[in-house]
Amino acid sequence: MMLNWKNLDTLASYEELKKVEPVNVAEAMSGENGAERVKNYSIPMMDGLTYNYAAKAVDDKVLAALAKLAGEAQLIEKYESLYNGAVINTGENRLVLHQLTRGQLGDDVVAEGVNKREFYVAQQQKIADFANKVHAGEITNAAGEKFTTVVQIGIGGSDLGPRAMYLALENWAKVNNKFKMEAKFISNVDPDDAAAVLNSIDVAHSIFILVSKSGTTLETLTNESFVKDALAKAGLDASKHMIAVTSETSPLAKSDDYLAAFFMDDYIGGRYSSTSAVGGAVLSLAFGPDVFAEFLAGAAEIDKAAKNKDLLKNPEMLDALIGVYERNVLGYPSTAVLPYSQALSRFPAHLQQLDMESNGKSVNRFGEPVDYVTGPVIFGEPGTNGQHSFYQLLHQGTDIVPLQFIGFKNNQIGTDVVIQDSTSQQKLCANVAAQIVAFACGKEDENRNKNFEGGRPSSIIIGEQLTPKTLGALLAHFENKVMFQGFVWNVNSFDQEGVQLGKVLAKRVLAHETDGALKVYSDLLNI
Ligand SMILES: O=P(O)(O)OC[C@H]1O[C@H](O)[C@H](O)[C@@H](O)[C@@H]1O
Repeated sequence: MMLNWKNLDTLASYEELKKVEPVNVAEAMSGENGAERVKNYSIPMMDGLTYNYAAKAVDDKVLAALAKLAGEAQLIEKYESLYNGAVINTGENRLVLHQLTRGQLGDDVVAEGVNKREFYVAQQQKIADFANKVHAGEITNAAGEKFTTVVQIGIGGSDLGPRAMYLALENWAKVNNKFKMEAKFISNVDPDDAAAVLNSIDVAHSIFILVSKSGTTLETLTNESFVKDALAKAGLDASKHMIAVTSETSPLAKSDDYLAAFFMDDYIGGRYSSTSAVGGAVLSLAFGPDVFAEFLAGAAEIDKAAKNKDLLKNPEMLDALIGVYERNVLGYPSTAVLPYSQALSRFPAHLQQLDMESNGKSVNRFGEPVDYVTGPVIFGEPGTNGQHSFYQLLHQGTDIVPLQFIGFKNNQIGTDVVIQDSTSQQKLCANVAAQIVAFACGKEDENRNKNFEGGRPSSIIIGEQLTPKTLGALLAHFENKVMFQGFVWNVNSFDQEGVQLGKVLAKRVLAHETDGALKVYSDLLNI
């Protein structure tokens, strides 16, 4: 099928969407109407996860218009083209294959004579074999002692996703007897980041994973040297304590400085790489290859569900289109992801890179400026902590910020306490339910300072428990949402030219080749 890579403002269905009567969320969510909406506007995802969009500013007319937009924008056909190996990343002239690391959705994809699914599975197997040998004490330090700690050295997509996934499963692993090694992460070039981690571990029993797709990222290479110095000072041979994860075309790929090297390729973007070796090495060492496999299985199920052409049976596509409606028709400039789960403490940080580095673009996939807004600002914190931080603005600010909640019926560790007739988990869940209704319905008060307008839209993904499988599902849900939104905005969601200028100027500062303001700033900062 011929794909129409057209700008959003050229689509007839977009013009129609703009004419649909907006929904009054406060009214829609009040009384029995509200109760019925919450029961009906819900889509099962997998393993007990459901996507509930009752508190979003949609009704049958809006949903019908969004479905027409999905069709005219050929979202499913474009997704199919992507997973069948088309050059979707126009900025770098590359395929986009992160879904292929967790399952095959369509045809075999062969690039440079290599079946890519087989390549990714082979890397997963190599990592599993390596991790099993480390856990069994067959791979040890030079003194023949087992490694107890794994430290990932990486930044951006080589840190944010893997770190968020590790933190999301650390306690689950501990109570399910899957906790093999503690993982730590060094990412910032700030020397205190590496120093603090090195001071907190026993380097003699630590294995370091150098993760850099390009193999050229200054922060990561600097931190590698930082760690090598520490190993040398401890009288240790760094090559016996380091492994590498990189693309086969990177300078690191050929180096023999490492115990082992595992590969990703240029078709996996950093922010989409948690299910590649970038996340696979640290998660398999920390929790075992079987846990990483479960994580992949959850993501694979969502990838499959995202193929559904029926908008109301495709939570990823629906979430994407509601986000476009909120951004381009209702005019909301940002959105917040609020996981009511302390284990997901760094998930919003990962989504900031995933979403804003993908769709924070002002030209379309052909390099032509677009005349409409694209990717929103993303932020978020776990609940209930966020309630004590920025919810004032969310409830009574001058901007409406659409919200995406995540909540689980059960915690991971299983320890709880009953205070004032409820458990902490019940209090956590009571707060997220209350917040959804408070945002949607508000509260009238003659004292304007105590008045809540309501009309603040939100969705919630509800699950039984955060497990490797439901975590994989959540990751894929947001990855596919971002992909579909990029298709609607007709931008290339898979390159990141916007991060290059800062790096170039930083290099000039370090080479003392500056003038004007940059020179004065350099002097002020004693560089
Ligand atoms: O994995 P690396 O090649 O070291 O890149 C690490 C990060 O830096 C780049 O600047 C990009 O912003 C990210 O998309 C990438 O994940």
